[in-house]
Amino acid sequence: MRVLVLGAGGHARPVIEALRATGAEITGLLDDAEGGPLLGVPRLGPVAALAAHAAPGLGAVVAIGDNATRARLGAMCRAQGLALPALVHPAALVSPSARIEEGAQVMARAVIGPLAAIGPLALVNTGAIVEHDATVEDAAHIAPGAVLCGFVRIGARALVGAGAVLQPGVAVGADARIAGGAAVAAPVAAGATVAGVPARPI
Ligand SMILES: CC(=O)SCCNC(=O)CCNC(=O)[C@H](O)C(C)(C)COP(=O)(O)OP(=O)(O)OC[C@H]1O[C@@H](n2cnc3c(N)ncnc32)[C@H](O)[C@@H]1OP(=O)(O)O
Repeated sequence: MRVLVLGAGGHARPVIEALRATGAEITGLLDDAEGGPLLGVPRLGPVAALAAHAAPGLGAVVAIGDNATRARLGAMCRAQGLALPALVHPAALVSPSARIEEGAQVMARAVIGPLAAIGPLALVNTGAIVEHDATVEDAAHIAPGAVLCGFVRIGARALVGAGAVLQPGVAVGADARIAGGAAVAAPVAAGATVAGVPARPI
């Protein structure tokens, strides 16, 4: 697989290493900030130069932690005809019955249980657990070490902070934010921010 990486910030580092672990060939990075190579990958220019670098057979990986930006750049890649391959670190454990959609990223030591669904451009970060039958919708982010128990549903672009724990079946609305370390036992409304144990709106 040959891919272009969009983004050269914090999340680009583990993405580059995960891509290398899968054996992918990285042709370069696009980022609006100027700078030199990152982890040996050359910087080819700003994101606006995407069209100039798109080529048949080339895929794109959007290595940006911010959910709305990852969704926007993913749409830009699709519009340029670039494939958005899912990235699954070889050290992740993914059930054969789980569904991983285009552009989704499952990082090292993450666990995806039976019949779970990881939506387009969603990010399941290092060591996070998405239990059986849980759903992570488009461009949501499950941060490192978070646990989604069975049948949990995370709305599009929502953020589940590092180490948060969501009880079985809890539903979280689109664009909601769950603070790191929160224990979520009740539904979270779209756009809400909750924190604490038990989690309450802040
Ligand atoms: C590889 C990686 O690093 S991936 C990174 C993944 N990112 C994360 O896990 C971070 C998740 N984000 C958070 O937890 C953030 O604190 C958020 C989204 C919940 C809130 O962020 P902001 O809107 O910027 O809120 P802010 O930091 O101003 O805090 C608002 C209030 O919530 C409190 N608060 C913030 N985080 C937490 C938390 N984890 N638990 C309890 N209270 C918290 C703050 O102390 C503050 O309280 P105050 O009003 O009494 O002073």
